[in-house]
Amino acid sequence: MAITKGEDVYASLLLNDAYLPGALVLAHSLRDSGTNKKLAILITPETVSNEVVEQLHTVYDYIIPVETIQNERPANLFLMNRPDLHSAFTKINLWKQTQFRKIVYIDADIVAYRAPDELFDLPHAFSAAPDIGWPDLFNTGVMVLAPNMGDYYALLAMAERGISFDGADQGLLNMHFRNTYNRLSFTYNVTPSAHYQYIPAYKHFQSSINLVHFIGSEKPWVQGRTQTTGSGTYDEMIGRWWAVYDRHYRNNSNKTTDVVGKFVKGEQQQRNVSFQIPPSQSQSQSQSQSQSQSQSQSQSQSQNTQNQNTYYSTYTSHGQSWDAARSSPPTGSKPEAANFPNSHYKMSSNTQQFVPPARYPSPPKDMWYKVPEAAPTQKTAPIFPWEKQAPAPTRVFAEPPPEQRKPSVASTVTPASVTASSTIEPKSEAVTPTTPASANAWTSFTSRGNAWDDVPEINRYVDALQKHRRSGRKGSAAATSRPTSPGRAQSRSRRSSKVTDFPTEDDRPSLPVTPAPIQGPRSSRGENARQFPAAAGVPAQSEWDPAAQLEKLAIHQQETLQKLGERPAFGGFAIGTAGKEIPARALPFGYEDARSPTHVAQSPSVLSPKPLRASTTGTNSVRRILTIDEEGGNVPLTTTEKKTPSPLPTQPSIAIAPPSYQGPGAAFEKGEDFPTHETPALPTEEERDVLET
Ligand SMILES: O=c1ccn([C@@H]2O[C@H](COP(=O)(O)OP(=O)(O)O[C@H]3O[C@H](CO)[C@@H](O)[C@H](O)[C@H]3O)[C@@H](O)[C@H]2O)c(=O)[nH]1
Ligand SMILES: [Mn+2]
Repeated sequence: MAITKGEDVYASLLLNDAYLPGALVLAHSLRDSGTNKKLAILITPETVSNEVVEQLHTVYDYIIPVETIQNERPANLFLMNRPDLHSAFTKINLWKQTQFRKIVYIDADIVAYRAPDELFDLPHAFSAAPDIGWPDLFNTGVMVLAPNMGDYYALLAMAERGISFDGADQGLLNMHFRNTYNRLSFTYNVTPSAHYQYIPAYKHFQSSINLVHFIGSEKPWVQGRTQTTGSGTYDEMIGRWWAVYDRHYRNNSNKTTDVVGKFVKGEQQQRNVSFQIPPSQSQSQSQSQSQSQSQSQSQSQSQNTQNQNTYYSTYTSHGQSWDAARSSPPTGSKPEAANFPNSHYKMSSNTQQFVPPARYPSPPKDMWYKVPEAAPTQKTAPIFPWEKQAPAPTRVFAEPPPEQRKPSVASTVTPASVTASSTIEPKSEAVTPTTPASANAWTSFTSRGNAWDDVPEINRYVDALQKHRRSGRKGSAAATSRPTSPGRAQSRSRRSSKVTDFPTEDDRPSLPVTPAPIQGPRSSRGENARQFPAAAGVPAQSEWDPAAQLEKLAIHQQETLQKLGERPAFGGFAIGTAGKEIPARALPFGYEDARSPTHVAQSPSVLSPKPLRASTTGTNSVRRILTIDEEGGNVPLTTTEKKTPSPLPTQPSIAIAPPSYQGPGAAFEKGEDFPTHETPALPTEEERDVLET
């Protein structure tokens, strides 16, 4: 149907198939009311199926495809629990329909009691009735508007930015026409309510009701015929909607009623037609397609949807229309990421081999970093406030060791003074703490005393104290201390109170296992010095004869060995048996007369030194050592040894030559005397000190 320029139309909107019954009932209610105005409906071709479009054609004069305008910031929709209204911004396409002079827009969920043709005569650019939820606002279910691109672009700009307090068209339009809208009577947009004044008002004004609007998600075709709210007024209004529906679609078993019935609760059971998922947007056709194509497609879609699951909700797969926070996704919904953009790349069908270009562009020159020749002299500008207020550094670094630095008292600085006075000046001498490595440091230290060392009262007191202590401990007067500070005029008997004093040998406890120490000369001691009593069981030093003690030890060892020889020992190996004999062995050919330079033949049959036997070689080791050079007669036995009778018969000692280390060596010079009988003793401590220094 061709549009006459400057026409007036009743217009509605259909964003998906689910509102088809509403759109049809609205159109029929207007037609049935006898209006001669044209009926138009805006549809979004991507989300409205062809069979639905076909049904719209039966009532509407104009079916106008428009682009979907979605709210990309649908958060506010959740405030009114209507996420299904994500595409309500599409309504602003009404202002784009400048082919019409005036549009009386009516929502698809409205039933007309009468056709309000008088609204076309309103002089106002925009008129709307108050909203029952917030009467200062107008409800956008019924609007009288003059299309114009100015308002359209203004509304589109707001829509694109998501400016709407309810996330849908009502919030957006109320913000745009806030102060310029012409308020219509509530009778042009009566919305059922349970408000306390509602029933009396309804009773009073019901004869003048023009349009009834079923706001909210529970539409009459969604609730079903049998649904009653218990409210007389609401049921009356619902009844009006069903009256229109029944007038046109009930008891008419034809194709049209079959399609419409799919979207009306209860109607599909009655007709044994399932209530099904609306065809997906991919199946929908754009309006540019020819009518014949649309018809054939809608037929095939109709067949396809016959066996699909029962669908009953305002859910649309176009974007998110269900509240994921409150409910699970509707049955048969598309995957969540179905609307994600995807790219398809075609495999290259080029069969030609890759030929590299003759030359590639050469890399850019002068792309290297020049290391600065000199260190930057400028200090880095401070960035942070604390950098400006930073305290001067106090840390001190050691300078490289000087060639020659003599220790001097002046260079010795206490660490405290270093920290306090020093700077980072590397030439500062005070920063190098050196310790005078003087050889006589100890002497200088010991020469120092305490200030009270010379106070006689203190000395007397300390003496008395120490006397008392030592008399209690040792039973002797404390008079053994040697003066440790030479040149000091002080009592010689007084034990020094200096902490560096080491206890004298008198003060030190002697071990009872060693002979009592030999008393040193008493001449240097004080008069109070006295002889200590000998420890019990410890022999006096004078009674200790080392030779006799050694002889005693040797006898004891001999006896022990004798005992051991009588029984098997050392793991069953009998000592002193023939098992110890080493059998004679012939020397290799040609070496029969060879003799070891140190070999001493004992007997023709024994080539190895005869092992000592406890029973036969009774020679005690000490005695053997002492008599080792018996032939020379150089080692005289001590008187103690001579007195001590040997319990065993002394056998002639084995004639093994003693080691010749005492003899003349390579460095021996003729006529030089050398000690032959003295074992060189280790140097004494004093000698070692002399040697080492
Ligand atoms: O899934 C849908 C949803 C909406 N519509 C169309 O959009 C209109 C608005 O949706 P509706 O469910 O009628 O909204 P209401 O429950 O009426 O909610 C109020 O809030 C809406 C959003 O602001 C306004 O559009 C309404 O006019 C206002 O009455 C409908 O009438 C239809 O024409 C569809 O075609 N399919
Ligand atoms: Mn509505």
